[in-house]
Amino acid sequence: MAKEPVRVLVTGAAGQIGYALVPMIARGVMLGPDQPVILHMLDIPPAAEALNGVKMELVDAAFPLLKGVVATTDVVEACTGVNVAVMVGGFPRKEGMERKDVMSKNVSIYKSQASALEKHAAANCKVLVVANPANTNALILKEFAPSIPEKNITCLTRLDHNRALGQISERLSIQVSDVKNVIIWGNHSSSQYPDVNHATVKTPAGEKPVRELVKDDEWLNAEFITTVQQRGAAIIKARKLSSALSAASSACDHIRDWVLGTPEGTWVSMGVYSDGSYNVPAGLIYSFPVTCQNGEWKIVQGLSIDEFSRKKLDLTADELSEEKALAYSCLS
Ligand SMILES: NC(=O)c1ccc[n+]([C@@H]2O[C@H](COP(=O)([O-])OP(=O)(O)OC[C@H]3O[C@@H](n4cnc5c(N)ncnc54)[C@H](O)[C@@H]3O)[C@@H](O)[C@H]2O)c1
Ligand SMILES: O=C(O)C[C@H](O)C(=O)O
Repeated sequence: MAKEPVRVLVTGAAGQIGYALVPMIARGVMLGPDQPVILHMLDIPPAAEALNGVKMELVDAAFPLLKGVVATTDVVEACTGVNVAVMVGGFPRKEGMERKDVMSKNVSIYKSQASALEKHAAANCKVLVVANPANTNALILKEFAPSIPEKNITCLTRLDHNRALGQISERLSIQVSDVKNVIIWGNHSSSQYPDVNHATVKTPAGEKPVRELVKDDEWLNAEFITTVQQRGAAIIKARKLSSALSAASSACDHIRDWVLGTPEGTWVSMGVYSDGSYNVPAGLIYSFPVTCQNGEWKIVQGLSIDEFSRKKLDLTADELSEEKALAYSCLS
């Protein structure tokens, strides 16, 4: 029997990530090739005409899995009955800005959209915040939607995770699909810590540690880390626009693994509500290594953290605590 359609909300759907993301969802990249979807697309009134143009293109593309499209500037209509909410709406960073520079505009959006989701989304709706500052927007959404379980509110650091996989595969001239278990700790910002201490590569002789194959700790402890931390800025410099296709693709990876599960022996990075694991202060949305099963994520426990890593985990946690305070000051 055919599956019931899943309703997927994309906010900021007339923007550049939205334009890359909605066809991926309609093709089954996010929820699987046999899962029908109904897209709910929200944008603000100045973008209404462009949003309607995106709707026209979705109709024209005749996606077999796409069972309906709601294109609206009304947040209640957009949120009603949605099972998955991908929150992309907001103001992107421009060249020379840090992500926290876009804080005040974006956190107030997330405060008001929190209530709409809480009141109108389907029970157990899974929320992914993409718009920056992603961790802090997600935290504000969580705090202003107290009836949504905290396990249902996440932010995107899968793009950083995928960037780390990409850098290792380029360095070793191997397939990116043969690298796994990198970790992005902390904030989706330049303070994030891309950690390869537990990452492995599939080789004809079995799985080998990334460190053993790269044989260059100096590169792994310095240039590799800054390249991943600064990749968003490098894309902005090159394109004069922030990353879009890679962000959209990573958002699909994030939701797909959350809903359908991570492969055995593999973890991914997700920004989730900290429970104090790895001595990260509770009450922050912080990126951890997670595995997913039956639609639930779980922080991978028991990984060894050396002194070098400890400092980096703490530094990015400190930045998130500062952002949290700044967000509240913007809202007051
Ligand atoms: N977490 C990540 O990995 C990651 C990666 C790339 C970009 N981003 C962030 O994603 C966001 C979107 O980037 P983009 O390049 O698509 O930007 P964009 O400006 O092209 O699109 C944003 C869209 O959001 C809309 N919007 C603004 N306020 C809104 C509101 N209140 N409700 C609904 N829609 C609203 C705008 O009209 C616009 O169409 C930015 O904040 C960007 O920094 C995050
Ligand atoms: O860097 C940005 O502001 C855009 C985005 O968060 C990215 O990482 O590409």
